[in-house]
Amino acid sequence: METFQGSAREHLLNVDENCVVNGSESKIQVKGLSRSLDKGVSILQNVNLDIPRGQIMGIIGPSGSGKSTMLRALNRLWEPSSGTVFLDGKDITGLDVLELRRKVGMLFQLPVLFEGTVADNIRYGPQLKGKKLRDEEVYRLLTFADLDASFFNKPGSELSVGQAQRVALARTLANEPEVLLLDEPTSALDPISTQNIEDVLVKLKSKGMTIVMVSHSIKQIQRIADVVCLLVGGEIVEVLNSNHLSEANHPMARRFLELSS
Ligand SMILES: Nc1ncnc2c1ncn2[C@@H]1O[C@H](COP(=O)(O)OP(=O)(O)OP(=O)(O)O)[C@@H](O)[C@H]1O
Repeated sequence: METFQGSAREHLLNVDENCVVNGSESKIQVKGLSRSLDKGVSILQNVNLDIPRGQIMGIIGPSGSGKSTMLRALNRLWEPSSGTVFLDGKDITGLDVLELRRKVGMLFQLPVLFEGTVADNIRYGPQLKGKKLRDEEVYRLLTFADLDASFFNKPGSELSVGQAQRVALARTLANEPEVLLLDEPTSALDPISTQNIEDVLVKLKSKGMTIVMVSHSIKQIQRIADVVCLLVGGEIVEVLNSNHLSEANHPMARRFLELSS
């Protein structure tokens, strides 16, 4: 397959040779990342990507194009066949994996809460490090995730999917991550819950967090992402500013965007 990495870089506004994207340095750099399955089937091919610090990057592309696979490489939920991921310039394989996953938190499509109350869930991560969050800190995280105080003692099993997703977000934030990876975090949610999550993400960005979000919703990407990466067949074919999506060059990317909008 022809690689469009060159044109992808040209499409990024204000990228220089030091990987400064939109005036922002890279928080994460992906270099030459590939993944093949045992049978030799290639899922990701030589992916190179700069994820700008303090911005929201949307990852879009057809089903099976490798979006989740790429996202999971960023906090070592799998190890690549070749290539390296750098966090703040450091090879992530040199970091303690649990520490990495604190720094680079992840939220999945369907939230899975642990047994116990909402507060138990939020306290879980810090507790593993021997820190007990005070009630005020739990309330602060609840408020941040747009949940009122009445959720504090609710059993996790009694929540709607939208509420559980916000608890999962608060639980991830309790680890004070620097990067948030989101794999279709709102695809199971109604429009109001979706908007609640989007509002929280925008708030997090304003506090300097770097966010990478896989989404099938082009409209969502246009609403909240700064930069968009398009994956097709395990390759990055375009990286664009989100308000320049209509300028995508790659024919598959154009078709995908036409059908999705
Ligand atoms: N553990 C695995 N074993 C076999 N094949 C896998 C495995 N993980 C992923 N794949 C394959 O790799 C390809 C990319 O999968 P991935 O989940 O990353 O795609 P995606 O773009 O996130 O798809 P979707 O939008 O449907 O979630 C798919 O063809 C998938 O079937």
